[in-house]
Amino acid sequence: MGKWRSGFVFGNPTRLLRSASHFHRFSRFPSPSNISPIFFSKSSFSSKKTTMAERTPHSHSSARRGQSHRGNRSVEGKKIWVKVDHGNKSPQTVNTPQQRQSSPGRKEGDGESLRALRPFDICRSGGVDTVRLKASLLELNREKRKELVRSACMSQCHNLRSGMILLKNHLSHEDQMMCLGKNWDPEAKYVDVRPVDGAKPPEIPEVFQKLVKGAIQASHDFLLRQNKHINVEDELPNMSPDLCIINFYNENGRLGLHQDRDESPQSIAKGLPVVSFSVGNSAEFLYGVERDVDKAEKVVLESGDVLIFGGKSRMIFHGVSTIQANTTPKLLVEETKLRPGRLNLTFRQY
Ligand SMILES: O=C(O)CCC(=O)C(=O)O
Ligand SMILES: [Fe+2]
Repeated sequence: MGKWRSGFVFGNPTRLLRSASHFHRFSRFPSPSNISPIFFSKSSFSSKKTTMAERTPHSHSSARRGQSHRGNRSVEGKKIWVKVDHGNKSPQTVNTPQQRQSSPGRKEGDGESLRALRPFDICRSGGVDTVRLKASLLELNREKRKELVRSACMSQCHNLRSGMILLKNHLSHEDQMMCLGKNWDPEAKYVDVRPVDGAKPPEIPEVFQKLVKGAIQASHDFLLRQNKHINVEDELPNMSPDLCIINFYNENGRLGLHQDRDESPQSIAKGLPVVSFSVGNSAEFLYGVERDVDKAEKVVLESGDVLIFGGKSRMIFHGVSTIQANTTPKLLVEETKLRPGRLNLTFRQY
């Protein structure tokens, strides 16, 4: 089986979930189970229909369980593959696993594997399953009140370990409806153009730069409140994100323990943080100094939380053990039609 895996492309500042169906998202990522890496590209910024594609799992040396870095993370269950559809292709077909096995020499990402994709959209279209999704007025009002109270309060900060800060409830409801992208290819790592179609990823929009910098600043303020003598830059260096990787987890999604080490050696050596936004369902997030699930610490990441790991925690092993069912805020579902699942955005500086 080929080694093609996903790239990610940055998007624009319009609200992600509200406008998600106007973007093309794709990948060829033998990704961790039930996770869809998502791409946005300049060429995606039309109103063409978003397509993603779904595949059944396969065994591949780079998709074994327990590998140590992204792209080599544990795999189990169903994979979701996503591709850009520029609107000029005939409807896509799905190869059965048997068909795929019958052409062993093929690389993922070539014409054949691109055809072996079928549409998937992280947001439901208007009429789909609205009975299940529709929250009562009472529930929505309750969430709106909660949101008002929440935004009036300062977000809670937790110092998980040196260089690892969790900002609970940091992103507002509005912030969680943003749009993004950026290119990463685990084979070529970070590349200027996406190999599959030559699309050049747009820059990270200002609005996201600000959110990321704001989160780092909030962490620094928090650290200083805890200890006014601390050198916050040593503890958690500042960074200017030029990459963002986006994963969509369905409710069975998970991600094996791994380290993020595809960024430049300088970026890693400086401990420039990874800033991770959670939107949608809550997730149980594991982290630890060893790749050992039994020894890992756990923290629940809810919609709106921002987790930052840099400094001494830059090479922390981390992963997602479970996605908690039915935990997306009703208001978000109502306004975005986000499917059950979790959207995770990790901003990094190459
Ligand atoms: O989903 C998460 O919270 C973590 C994602 C992650 O580790 C990654 O994309 O490298
Ligand atoms: Fe990671």
